[in-house]
Amino acid sequence: MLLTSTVTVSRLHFSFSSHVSKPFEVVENFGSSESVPSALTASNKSSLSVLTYQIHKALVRGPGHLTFRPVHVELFGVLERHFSRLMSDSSLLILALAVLPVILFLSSLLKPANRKLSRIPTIGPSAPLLSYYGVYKFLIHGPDMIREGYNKYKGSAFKIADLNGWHVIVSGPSLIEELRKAGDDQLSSKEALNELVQAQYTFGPSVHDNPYHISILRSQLTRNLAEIFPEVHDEIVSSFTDAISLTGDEWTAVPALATMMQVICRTSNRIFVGLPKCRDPDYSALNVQFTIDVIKGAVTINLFPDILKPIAGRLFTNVNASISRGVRHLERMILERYRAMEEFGDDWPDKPNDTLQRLMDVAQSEERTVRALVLRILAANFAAIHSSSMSFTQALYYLAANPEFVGPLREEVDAVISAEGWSKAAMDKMRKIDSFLKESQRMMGPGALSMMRKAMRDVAFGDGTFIPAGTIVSVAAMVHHDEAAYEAPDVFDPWRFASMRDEAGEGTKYQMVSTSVDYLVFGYGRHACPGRFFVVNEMKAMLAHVVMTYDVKMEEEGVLPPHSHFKSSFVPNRNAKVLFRKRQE
Ligand code: HEM
Repeated sequence: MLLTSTVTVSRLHFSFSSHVSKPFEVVENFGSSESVPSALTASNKSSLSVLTYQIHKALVRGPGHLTFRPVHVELFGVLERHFSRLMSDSSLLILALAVLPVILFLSSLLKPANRKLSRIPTIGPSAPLLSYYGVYKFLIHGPDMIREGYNKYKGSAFKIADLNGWHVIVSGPSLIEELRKAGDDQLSSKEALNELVQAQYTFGPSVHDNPYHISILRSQLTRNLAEIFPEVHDEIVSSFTDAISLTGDEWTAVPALATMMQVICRTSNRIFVGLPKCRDPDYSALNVQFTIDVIKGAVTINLFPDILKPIAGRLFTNVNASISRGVRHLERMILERYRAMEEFGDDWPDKPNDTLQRLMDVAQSEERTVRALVLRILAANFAAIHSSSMSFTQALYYLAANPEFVGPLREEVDAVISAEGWSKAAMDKMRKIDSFLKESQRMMGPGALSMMRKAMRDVAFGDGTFIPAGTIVSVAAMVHHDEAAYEAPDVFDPWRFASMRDEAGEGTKYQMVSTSVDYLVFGYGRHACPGRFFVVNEMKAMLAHVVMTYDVKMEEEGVLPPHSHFKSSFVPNRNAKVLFRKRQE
């Protein structure tokens, strides 16, 4: 019998056609009810069963070793949604789903690296065929599996079957330190990210081979924060005002994630390309969409074996179309700036102080073309927008579900702003605001893994853990929920880090931008997120603005909207609305 099922689970939406006779009965054999995320409602649980069965059909029974790779972890939500669309939209993908898994499965059996990993314990089934069930489990129960591995093998390594091979996960200070110290020729962050986003096909070889925009972002968004703060603040205020229209003292329901995405996109682009372009709705839409397109392209390309990836890259990416759309927005500005550079040299009155200008100042040869510069701006947006929007939305949910936290935050912001005005220095003094955001990321940060690396050659850790070349290695971020590191780790305590700062008697160790073996939201070590100084400053200004300007509460008062997860990543609720009204007290 041909069944066509359309399944909605929380924010997942999958649609497949399958030749199955009893889809709903079979699935119940696959997982215990405890493994269904507790955040899902009873009605969603039955949908989840359908979904798991369908994914099982598509990915496991295939039998498949589909390659759709992790992760700039915070992007899984985008990935999750678009994977589903791809699956339903494209007949070529259906063909790929039918044929490629077999090829990939056979080729994976021959991979010597997989045999060399046999000494590392496995979470989930490890026998050759059953490991495909492990992949399916990881898709649906990723954080649970990582928690299980962390609890059993804390301080050492375990592995999990991932879509294109074994993923080794380490934990504990000494392995994390070893991973942090390893050179890029041993464990490469760039190659792990390139594999995740298939950068040579989605962004093109220039970004893959020469990510010079990362050092520009690192320096601009670290050293200039005080200088750019007035613009950041101005854009936050005006984008909140535009996005949330209030009538009198009435409550207004606002879709939180979409609205925060608008605010973050405008604010980030105020720094990337300046006014008035950052306020152009089509330009904003392009930047939000571009990330989705890259992930969509990467997902699709990863479905193909290496040998077919160049063809898939040509068929399934529309990055060129995005660049052309970006050119329509930025070409005139870039050409005018080149004219000014020619006329005045390195400096002139009113020389823009934005990322685009910094790129133009250092770009060499073919990187100087309009298209190449547009691509770098799109790449900056790719790194910045979705991760920041998801993080801030989660913090907003914690605030709106617990309005009793607003008072102490207001008190702090009031005191600091009266003394300092709105400035970077003022943000530095807001310990409660910092602590609130940091705690919300500790509880529900981008995901259960961090510091993803690809082994460029065989690597052995000090405890004997052997990682063959080509393997992906990450750190379990489960330490965020470990009582050895945090008292009452499953309680949201907004002032946790502020108190730790007060007790430690010094200012920096427990602030949000600081990374450590116990706080991995931004990674740790020399590849730790270079945008974190900017984004923390931006989110602090946003939270301070919210508490000073509005009252907030959840539509369903006091209830934190359930998040979803996919593989190892956490995604804040995409549909929940937060109620805003003009501040009453
Ligand atoms: C709350 C928001 C953000 C979170 C949670 C986040 C998290 C991360 C994480 C976990 C990494 C990998 C670190 C590692 O492998 O050790 C990373 C890398 C990176 N992030 Fe972010 N990020 C955020 C915002 C931003 C922003 C706003 C920008 C730029 C404007 C940015 C630019 C980058 C870049 C360029 C890298 C790659 C660094 C490298 O490979 O050396 N991120 N981020």
